[in-house]
Formats: sequence, C-alpha cells, structure tokens
Amino acid sequence: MHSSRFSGIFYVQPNPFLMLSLFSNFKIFVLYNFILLLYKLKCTLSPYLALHNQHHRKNEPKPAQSLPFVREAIKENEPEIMPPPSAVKGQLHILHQHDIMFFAEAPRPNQKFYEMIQDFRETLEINPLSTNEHLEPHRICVCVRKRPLNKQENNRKEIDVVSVPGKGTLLVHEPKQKVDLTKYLENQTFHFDYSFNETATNDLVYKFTAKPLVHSIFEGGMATCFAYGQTGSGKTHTMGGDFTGRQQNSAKGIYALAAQDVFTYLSHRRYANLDLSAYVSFFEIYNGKVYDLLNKKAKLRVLEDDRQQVQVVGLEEVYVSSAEEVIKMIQQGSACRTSGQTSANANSSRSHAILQIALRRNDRATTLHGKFSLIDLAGNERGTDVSSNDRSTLVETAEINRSLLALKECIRSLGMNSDHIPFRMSTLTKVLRDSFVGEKSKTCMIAMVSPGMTSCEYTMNTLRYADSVYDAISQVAELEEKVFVQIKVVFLSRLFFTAYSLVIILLLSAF
Ligand SMILES: Nc1ncnc2c1ncn2[C@@H]1O[C@H](COP(=O)(O)OP(=O)(O)OP(=O)(O)O)[C@@H](O)[C@H]1O
Repeated sequence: MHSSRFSGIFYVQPNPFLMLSLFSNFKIFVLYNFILLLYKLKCTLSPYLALHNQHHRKNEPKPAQSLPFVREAIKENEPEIMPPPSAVKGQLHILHQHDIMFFAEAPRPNQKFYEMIQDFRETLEINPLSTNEHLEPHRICVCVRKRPLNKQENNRKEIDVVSVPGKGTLLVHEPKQKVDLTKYLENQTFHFDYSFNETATNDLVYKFTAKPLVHSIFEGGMATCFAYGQTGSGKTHTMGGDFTGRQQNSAKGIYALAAQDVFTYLSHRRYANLDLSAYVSFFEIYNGKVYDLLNKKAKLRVLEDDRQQVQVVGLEEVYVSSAEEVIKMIQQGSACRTSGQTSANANSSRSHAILQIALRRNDRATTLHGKFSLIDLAGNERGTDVSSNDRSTLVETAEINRSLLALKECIRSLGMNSDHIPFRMSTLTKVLRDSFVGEKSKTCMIAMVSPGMTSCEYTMNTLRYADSVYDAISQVAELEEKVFVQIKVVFLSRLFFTAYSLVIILLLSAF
C-alpha cells in the first residue's frame, strides 16, 4: 500500500526543462500545482477509501450466485486475516465464549499470588477428616477450624490463603514481596490434634472436640471447650449455631449438641444410679466484670474463699430437664450479649460468653458432680488492635489481651501437670479455676481462622497462640512417652533375668 503511494508521487515528478518552459505562463503554473495537490490528496486517501469500501462490501447482503466472486475479492484485499485452521473450527464457539468471559471478568487483585497458591495446592495430597476417623483420647486437645470465604469476600475476589490437607495439618500461604518487588509465598505448616476444612459441619467438629468431654463430666470431671479466634472467624457459628439473618439456629451449635448428649447420658442406665440433675448458667465477662445473661445482665461479684474456691455470687443456675430447655436458655442469653464498635469490626463481640452445664446430685446440698464450661471467647484481634484513640476501647483491648494470655498459661500449666496454675491473672481464669485443677480436668481449644488474604496476619496470630499451647502439651506427651519406654525396658530386662535364673536353677537341680 505504502509503496504504491510513493510510486504515484515519483511518477509525477516533472522534468526541470519542461517545468521552465511551462512556468513562463503563470496560469499554467497555478493549474499545474492545483492538479498536483489533487493527485497527492487522492494518493493519501486511496488506502483508507479502499478499506472503507471493503468493509461495506463485507456487510452488504449478496445474491447467492455472486457470492464466490465477492469472497475472492475480499481475500485479495485482506492478506493479514488468517482463516482458522480446520481442526479448531469446531471449537470456535467455545473459544469465543471463553474470550468473552475473560474480558467480562474484572481482574482478581493479587492474581499472581492466587496462581502461585493454586499451583502449590495442586502438589498437595488432600485427605480431609471424616466421621470414620479414629478418635484419640486427649486430656488437652487443640484443634483448628477454617471457615469458608463469605459472600463479601467472594465479591471482593479475596484470595483463600489457608489449606487443610489432612487430619491435623494446616498450611498458611503467606504472600510476601522481596525488596526488588518479586512476589513469593512463605508456606507455613502447623500441626494440631485435628484440623477442619471449610466443608466441615458443626456435627463433625463436635464429634472430635466437645463430645468426648461430655463423658468426662459424668465420670466426675471438669471440662472446658474454648472457641478462640479473630472476630468473624466463626466462633459463634461453631459454639452457638449459625445465624440466618438475625435468627440464630441454636440447635446446630456445640452448646446444643453437648446439651443433647448430656440428656442422653442422664437417661443411660449406667449413670441412672448416680441420681444426677442438670443445671445451666450463662454469663459473660466484659472488661473484667461478670454479667448474668439469664438474669437481665445483672452485674455479679467474683469471690474466692479461704479454700481457694472461686464463687460467682448470685449467678442464676437454672434447672433443666431437656435439651430444648437448654436451647431456649442459649437463645435468651445470646440476645443479651455485649457488642460494640472497634476499628476492626463494626459489630463485634467484645466479651467472653460462658455457658456452663453443671451436674449435681439430688441430695440436700445438691453436691457438684461434674461441670462442662463452653466458652465463646472475645475476638483475639483486640490483642493487637491498638489503633483506636478511644480510651474505653484501649482498656477493653488490654483486658482481653490479659485474659487470653492468662488462659494460655493456665492450659499450659494443666498440660504440664504443674502445681502452680496462674488463674488469678484474669477474671476469666478465676471463674474457670476448678477446670484447671484435678486429675479429671479436660480441655479442648478450637482455634478458628478466616481464610482471606486480608486476615492473614490475624490468622497467623491465632495459629501461633494455638501452636504454643499444643507445643507445651506435645513436649509433656513426648516426655511421658520416653519415661514409659524406659519403664518398659527396665521391666522386660528384669523379667528376662528372672526367667533366665529360673531356667539355670531348674537345670542345676535336674543334674
Ligand atoms: N464454618 C462456617 N461455615 C459457614 N459459614 C460460617 C462458618 N463459620 C462462620 N461462618 C459465617 O461467618 C460469619 C461470622 O461468623 P461468627 O459470627 O461465628 O464469627 P465470630 O468469630 O463469632 O465473630 P464475633 O467475634 O464477632 O462473634 C457468620 O455469618 C457465619 O455464619
């Protein structure tokens, strides 16, 4: 195209002798320049005109008999348009749709990290926990539960940075960036007793966490089950049941599932002769103060007697005869829970909620036989949320921080069979004091994590907290295992020596 234009211009370059003779007449000079200008204009516009005509010719409906000819003409003029290869022709429609989808979808923020995580996941062997899995007995059990990405996170195209490949393992793909802006993943692995992925139901979680503890309170023990994690990570969903709008489906939470099992055991002939009754109390600890959720949030005092027995003075303990009655209490108490505003979440729970199911003998003193405390802890991000300028929020933050630290230390002491339990560090550990002492005390912690990339820092904090508890217990378990192996070696060697001596004596006496 370009060459033809230039060749047109060169073609009209005149001979200088001819020009001299012609330009002696001024009129001829003007006419010549005018013709030259028109010609140049035509040369410049001709390729665009050709393209324009071509376009119209393509869109014009043509009579059937003239079609081959038109096709030939178009082919001549569009050498750059490649016909699709015949093998791909069948897929043309699909490809076209994919292209439309590709262009219609807004690009995902952090697409590079998303692809890196997807690639990493393809290398993982996934064996999620199932109901058929063997249940191991634990005095202290530490578990982790990952919730699915919620609607808002999906709308934001948030990246899921948590993978749960197997029974007790959980991986966090932490997005990082080098100084030269190269993106990379730091894949951190954590091990716990059980790990639940986003598809796990409350029933499955209950089976491996709180259910084994119900049995222990019938054996005269104290049991505690904590839900720990960031605001919005699924603590209330797990403990109290899911919300549909403002309505909480309390029957599907661990509180209610435990209550159902308590009544199943109460009617069992094995425990019938104990003559036990169940009582429920529900209270919250907000800013170090105790409020009764079953008595219009009456403020209560926590006192310790000279035998180190801690009492919550005036706490309502309601006799219950069925799981349905417990569910009603849960609904009544949940409606009362304290909530406020922080810079992290507009509607967050800033209090620890404690539901206690006590088993008492039907004697005159209604002696305590066993007690199960189920705790929905305040959001742990408050421990790091110091961005607020509000004094009351800062005080709350400090209080939540202190109570969560105290709780960790008490569980670790219980796990290490330590004589010293630092329960006086916070109101939370004070009221749970009897759960941290005694041979029959059992505890389960469920660490909840949000899977989104924006929650990654909080998720790591939650996992580090749970890991430090799990680590302390594992060390004790390892130590116990070593001692057990040593005892076994000593016992077997003595047995062998005795048998050997007997054989020698028998042989000597025979001769
Ligand atoms: N495993 C899950 N499956 C489906 N949805 C879940 C799951 N866990 C949590 N959610 C949903 O996520 C949202 C936040 O959960 P939830 O209220 O239980 O968080 P939280 O940790 O108790 O927060 P807060 O500290 O504010 O009480 C809820 O809408 C809940 O329904």
